[in-house]
Amino acid sequence: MNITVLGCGSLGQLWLSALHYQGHNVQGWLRVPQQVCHVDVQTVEGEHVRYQLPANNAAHLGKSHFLLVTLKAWQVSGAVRTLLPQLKPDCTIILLHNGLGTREELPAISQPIIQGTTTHAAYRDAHGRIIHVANGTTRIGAATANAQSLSYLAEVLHDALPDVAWHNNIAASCWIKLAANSVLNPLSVKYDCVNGQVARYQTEIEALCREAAMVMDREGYHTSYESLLFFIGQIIAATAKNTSSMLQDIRAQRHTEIDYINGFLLRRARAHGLCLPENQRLYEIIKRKEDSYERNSTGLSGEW
Ligand SMILES: NC(=O)C1=CN([C@@H]2O[C@H](COP(=O)(O)OP(=O)(O)OC[C@H]3O[C@@H](n4cnc5c(N)ncnc54)[C@H](OP(=O)(O)O)[C@@H]3O)[C@@H](O)[C@H]2O)C=CC1
Ligand SMILES: CC(C)(CO)C(=O)C(=O)O
Repeated sequence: MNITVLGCGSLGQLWLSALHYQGHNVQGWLRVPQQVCHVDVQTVEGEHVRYQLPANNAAHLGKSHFLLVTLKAWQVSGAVRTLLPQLKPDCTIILLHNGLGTREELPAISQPIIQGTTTHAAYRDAHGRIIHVANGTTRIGAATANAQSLSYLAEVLHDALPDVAWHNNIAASCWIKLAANSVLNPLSVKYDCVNGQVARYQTEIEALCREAAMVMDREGYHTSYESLLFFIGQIIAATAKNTSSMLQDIRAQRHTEIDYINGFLLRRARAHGLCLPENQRLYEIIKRKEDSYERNSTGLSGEW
């Protein structure tokens, strides 16, 4: 298949390398246009994979069957909007990021949209190499009605970078992941700790789970507070040694995804006339930290 991967960072390079290895005609799309995209990945098994793949080729983009978007949530709508006029009317857009709210920022379009989450873990090391730390599961599903017939894409992706599962109700899965991120990520920043140590702050975890369950219920994704608490306990245990992506962003003085995690939860709560005091407090803590370094810099990479 002809594929363009928009955003060639940690996740983007995992997918570029896996899809290229699988024999697809794949290119990367970089913020600063270059004809070549360097892929440099250390696999989970410790193997070192390097490719030079084409990049930012408009003809390739125009014939792409799908656009895999592996950007940070706040980079998505600006970058996708710019490329929309060059996409085939039926080019599927696959959004793979933490948080929610990006789809609502896109205009009404003919292209089918698929949304997903992943539990793969990867980061860029000091030499610029992408270290694939742990395999995981990517869950995708239709975000627009015209994407409901595209479940075969889960197989295409699974053959390249397993596991990939198609979900008929992907919105519910994305909400559960959002709830987990809304608890774990900001608490790890507040206490400047790895995920496992967040378990010490049980009272705050419980209050945040109650707030998330309340909003989910109003949104029509019913989950009990107890099951959310149990699920988040499992994630804390499974990722105990990880530094959350939000804490990594704060330490590196990068813009965080807070507006698409707790910020999104707060916006949906407001629409239902609900107050989320714990989320509000954490949101403000993270925004203050972000502001402290963004005020002193030219700002952000990308299009924010
Ligand atoms: N890494 C992981 O293990 C996991 C990540 N996720 C989620 O996946 C998403 C992607 O994460 P990750 O891969 O780590 O993020 P990265 O920051 O590593 O990758 C994003 C890439 O997109 C580039 N970029 C920014 N703006 C544009 C643009 N306008 N056009 C083209 N490229 C652009 C960035 O370049 P530059 O830096 O030059 O701006 C960067 O290389 C996030 O939502 C994250 O939370 C989810 C689970 C696991
Ligand atoms: C699940 C968790 C918290 C793993 O670190 C994550 O998704 C993140 O760091 O953004």
